[in-house]
Amino acid sequence: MQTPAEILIVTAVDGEKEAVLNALENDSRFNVIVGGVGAVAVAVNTSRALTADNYRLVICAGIGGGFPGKAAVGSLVVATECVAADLGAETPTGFCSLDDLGFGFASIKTDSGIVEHLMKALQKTELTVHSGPVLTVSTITGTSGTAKALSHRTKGASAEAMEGFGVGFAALSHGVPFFEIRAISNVVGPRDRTSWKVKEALDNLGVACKVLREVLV
Ligand SMILES: O=C(O)c1cccc(C(=O)CC[C@H]2O[C@@H](n3cnc4c(=O)[nH]cnc43)[C@H](O)[C@@H]2O)c1
Repeated sequence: MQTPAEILIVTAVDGEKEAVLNALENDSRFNVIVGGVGAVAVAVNTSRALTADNYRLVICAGIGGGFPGKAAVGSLVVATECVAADLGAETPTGFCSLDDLGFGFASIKTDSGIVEHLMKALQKTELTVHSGPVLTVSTITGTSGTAKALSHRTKGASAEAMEGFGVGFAALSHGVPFFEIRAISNVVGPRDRTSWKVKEALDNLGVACKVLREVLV
């Protein structure tokens, strides 16, 4: 009988899942699922997977945008926290997060022990690696004004994607440690889809997943 997987990896789309699976080389400790694009889809699908089977760790993995001056295209970002950056209210004096409004929380800390351990191992690769807050947004940022507003809202914001907070919320509610890793495919700012380096980012995500296999023993 095959031993059940211990680590759940959630991607948004098939291309990301393929990159992760290729790097993992059928390592039976990992189960990789496509959770869908956006925090709601991944939260539902992560929660379903965690209800069906026991896992000791959940990882949100994919490509993402890097904030200018924080994470360049081709680098990796490991999240210290996942911030639901547009969950709240706009007011005449600025943005109010869910925490400010008293309706809950908009930030989930990742597992600091695992993140530190992984960062040390990733720093031994040829890739540039950063750790810092990764924002979860519902709308991909398309102007430098929004990029500035978001980085002002969250100190140290390093990357932006669309799923981390949803995966993290499901992991937290099931009491399972969690982190997010993003391979940077584009700059957060004025939209230019033709400039996205998706293949390079997926290759780098693969390098990171090979390291994951070695460190998560
Ligand atoms: O076009 C492709 O071949 C392709 C292959 C794999 C993935 C994609 C995606 O577009 C994935 C969507 C996914 O990407 C994240 N993402 C990437 N950059 C950003 C960004 O600047 N802001 C927000 N999200 C970003 C996001 O998590 C999406 O789910 C395409």
